[in-house]
Amino acid sequence: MSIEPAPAANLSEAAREIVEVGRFLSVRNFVPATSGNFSRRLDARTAAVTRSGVDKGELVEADILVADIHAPPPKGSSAETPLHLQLYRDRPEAQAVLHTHSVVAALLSNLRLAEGELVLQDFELLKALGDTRTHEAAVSIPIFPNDQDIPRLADKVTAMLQKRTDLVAYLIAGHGLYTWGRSMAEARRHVVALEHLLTYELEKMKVRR
Ligand SMILES: CSCCC(=O)C(=O)COP(=O)(O)O
Ligand SMILES: [Zn+2]
Repeated sequence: MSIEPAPAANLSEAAREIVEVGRFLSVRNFVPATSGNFSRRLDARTAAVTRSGVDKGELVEADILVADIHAPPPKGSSAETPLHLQLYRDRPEAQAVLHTHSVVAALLSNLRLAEGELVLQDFELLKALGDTRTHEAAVSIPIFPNDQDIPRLADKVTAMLQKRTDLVAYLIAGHGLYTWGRSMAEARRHVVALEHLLTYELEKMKVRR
């Protein structure tokens, strides 16, 4: 049975969810300094996104801006807004997008970039990802090289999303994690589960050395 998508939010609900998730992720050290950015779909055409350059654990409602998903990002919005808007265009079911910069996401994506993806398998926690129903499922997390040209990176991610309908997340090497969900709660669950799954992978690499 699949989870029903959460209905689109009004701006004040979306802002409240974004402020809350920022605090939740910040206290867990997933968005150090001013890193990370978040968004919440408002309707078929618009999404609420975080302002650029602010501490994402200290967001206030005024730090949440409205973007048209088919137009250039609003002034002052996250430098990575194109990566959020692209997900709302390519994944109509996506209601929230979260980008984090944890130690394990930056490090493991750097170490495994040459493989182009991480394949997660044989962990019970995989069942926290999307509609995954068994630890035996192979969940692929693509790894893209980091790029300061965000529209160029967004084009590469779009090509992958259009080819691979199974994805729940991707990594940018030495940078961080992008994941999304059919509600803010699902996107947050993906961040937490992936943090653990990436840590398992890093620990496995140490054991194998
Ligand atoms: C200080 S982290 C560098 C920028 C970045 O990768 C990030 O996630 C935060 O960018 P924003 O423009 O959303 O603040
Ligand atoms: Zn970033």
